[in-house]
Amino acid sequence: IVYTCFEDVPQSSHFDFVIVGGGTAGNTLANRLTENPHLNVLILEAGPSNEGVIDSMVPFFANRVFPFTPWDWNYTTIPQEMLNNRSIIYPRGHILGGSSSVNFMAYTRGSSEDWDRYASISQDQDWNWDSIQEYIRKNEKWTEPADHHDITGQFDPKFHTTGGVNSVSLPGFLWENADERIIQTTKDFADEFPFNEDMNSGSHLGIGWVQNTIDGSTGRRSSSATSYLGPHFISRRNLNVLVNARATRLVKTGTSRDGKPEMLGVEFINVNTPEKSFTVRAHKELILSAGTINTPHILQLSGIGDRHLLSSMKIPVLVDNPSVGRNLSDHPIVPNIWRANSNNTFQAAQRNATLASEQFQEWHTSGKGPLVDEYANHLGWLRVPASVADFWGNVEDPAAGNNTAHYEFILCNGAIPGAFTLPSSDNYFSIFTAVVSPVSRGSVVLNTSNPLAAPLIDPGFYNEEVDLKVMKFAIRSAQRFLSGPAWSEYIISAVDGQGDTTIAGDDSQLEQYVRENTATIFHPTGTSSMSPVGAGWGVVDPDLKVKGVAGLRIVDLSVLPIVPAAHPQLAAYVIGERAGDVIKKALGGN
Ligand SMILES: Cc1cc2nc3c(=O)[nH]c(=O)nc-3n(C[C@H](O)[C@H](O)[C@H](O)COP(=O)(O)OP(=O)(O)OC[C@H]3O[C@@H](n4cnc5c(N)ncnc54)[C@H](O)[C@@H]3O)c2cc1C
Repeated sequence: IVYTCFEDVPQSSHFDFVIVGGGTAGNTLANRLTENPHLNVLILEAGPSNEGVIDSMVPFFANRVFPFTPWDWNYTTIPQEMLNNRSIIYPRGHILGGSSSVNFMAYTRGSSEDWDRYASISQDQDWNWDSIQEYIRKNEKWTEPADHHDITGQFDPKFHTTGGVNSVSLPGFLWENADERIIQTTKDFADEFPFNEDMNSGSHLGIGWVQNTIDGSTGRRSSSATSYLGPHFISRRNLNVLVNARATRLVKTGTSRDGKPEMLGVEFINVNTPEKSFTVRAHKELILSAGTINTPHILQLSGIGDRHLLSSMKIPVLVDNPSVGRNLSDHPIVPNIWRANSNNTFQAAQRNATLASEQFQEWHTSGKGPLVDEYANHLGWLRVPASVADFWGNVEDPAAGNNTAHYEFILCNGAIPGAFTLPSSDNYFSIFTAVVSPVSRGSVVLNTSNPLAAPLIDPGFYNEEVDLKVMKFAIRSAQRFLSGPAWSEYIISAVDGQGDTTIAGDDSQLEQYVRENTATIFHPTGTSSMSPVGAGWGVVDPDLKVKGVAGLRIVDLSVLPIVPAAHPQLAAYVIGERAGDVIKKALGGN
């Protein structure tokens, strides 16, 4: 049942679990817990319902659902020194389904080495690549692409399953003009840009077809709201969702036998009537699933964090833990755009209202056409080769291993409509480059003790100079990719940046281009990092229980100690699935 105000929730309800945040991981966990009809769960979600939000449903409209909409938390960062002091947008889903309702839908599992590194950091082998396979299988529901094209050679079926909950498919609309050139270049430059038939096998290096969290049978986004809270599940009487409910503080409800503060209560408001606050209590556990930005923010508001910070805000300290909100890692991204010799790019419909309306009608009536996909049909996962002398200087190679990427290509048949101001006549091709094993770290800290004020968000991009170096290497690499014979009649020239900045220029012009154009690819993690039991750092134990308190777990991407070299939504689903398993085992059930 989805409620829109607390007064409608039967006040006699006894909730075993209260989950703060109906996002990617939170909804996954709620689904798994409520498989047991004796467990009653309440999700508190600050955003509205996802029902009827067209911009969230249509994959090609992903760029409209944020920023600065009712479905985004509408955050910006503090000025980034290394980005010429620019503040950049920092979107997060503010809608049922959380960021899975607003993201770009790329479905990537990353490199097995990233997961093995999590197991080694947390000293818990249940987080390694082999162990998480069962959660990947529970999550993934493979579907045929919307256009039913022959997908032989575009993925390897042995790594996929149709038995899970969350739909995944290959692109359902092909752009031959670009797709064929990309694949041809993996043959022409097989050493530097090898083809990878399935980047979700655990060995992700190379260039291949992207898989997306899109249901090929409908051409619609699959989010944690449409899947784990889909009609089949939301009808469970023990699965309760309250939207418009924003948690402002966790409430201490007692002291555990071993003397820790027991945190089973949560204070929240209805976002439409914020003057009045409510409190609800979990009888078994309270779960924080508010995401990498809001989870540490709520902890700090509740007195769990760095005591110097909390005292400066006059917040009573319950647990002094300086790790809360620190260690943020995220992927910086740069758009690199070229003029293309083609009329068959995203720009065609962007400039022709009739064509755009026909495409929407096609999506609406048949679930087919160009709107069934996000913007890339291919991704590449690449490394700075060992042959590049002295690249890392005195910094240790930050990738999780030799089979893990340093940087990524996101290859798009045009400039993403609406994202860039460009001349009205040209057509484009773009390769976004991202640093996917970054060394830099940032933070999320309270700005004021007002729970409704945004925290200070600092992704710390390029604080470690080597990340900037990787980005420049990645852009030069994209230029080499497009120097292949397949592009000779196609790519006209690079689009310059502002002022004297350009990707086609010398090193200092390129560096300025990078500083002026770096954005986030929206992948922050690590602000409530897991660490071994008893470690002197970290926020949660490997079973996701918050250190120093009782009754509270964190189940979202903030627990990953390092951002994976991947688009991380699958990691959030895995965390939700694994938490369900761990909690059920702790309860002694199945
Ligand atoms: C624009 C964008 C594009 C992205 N593209 C991709 C992509 O293509 N592929 C990919 O793999 N990943 C992508 N990501 C990243 C990925 O979607 C997220 O990392 C992942 O979904 C995070 O899951 P989570 O469960 O940690 O948090 P979320 O899914 O963000 O869930 C947190 C939930 O908690 C709610 N909440 C927060 N504070 C409160 C509060 N005080 N009270 C109540 N509720 C609260 C939020 O509204 C939200 O619903 C993208 C993210 C964004 C924002």
